[in-house]
Amino acid sequence: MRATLHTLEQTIRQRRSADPSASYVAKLTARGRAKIAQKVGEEAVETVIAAMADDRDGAISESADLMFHLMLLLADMDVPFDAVLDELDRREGVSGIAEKAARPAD
Ligand SMILES: N=c1c2ncn([C@@H]3O[C@H](COP(=O)(O)OP(=O)(O)OP(=O)(O)O)[C@@H](O)[C@H]3O)c2ncn1[C@@H]1O[C@H](COP(=O)(O)O)[C@@H](O)[C@H]1O
Repeated sequence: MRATLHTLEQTIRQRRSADPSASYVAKLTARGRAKIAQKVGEEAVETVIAAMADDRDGAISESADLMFHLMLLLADMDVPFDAVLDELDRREGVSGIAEKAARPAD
């Protein structure tokens, strides 16, 4: 799984400075972080809509759009995707219920 995401991350980093008329990555990057973040939100909503319609193919396609745009946003912040994967690895085996119960009270 990391290989696919690493390849995409490298492609995104290379394409950020490409000609915006020939590259979606360059075009969206040129529109700024707020626009990239907006696209992440839109793709997340479209993923939810597909899931609620029990549209399996749609959920796969929208999830790919969501992952792609999230990676674009992280690249814009110069956050390596490995940092996200490392955080997930760190959480491996830690129950979400137990983790939440161990949080300090507000
Ligand atoms: N994985 C993707 C990928 N997934 C989705 N998209 C594009 O993301 C866009 C999202 O579609 P929308 O209809 O939501 O977007 P839109 O209509 O352009 O947006 P709005 O103006 O309506 O906000 C479409 O243009 C899709 O083609 C992607 N574009 C590129 N990639 C990868 O990025 C690489 C570099 O792409 P370029 O930078 O275009 O060369 C490609 O080789 C792929 O590997």
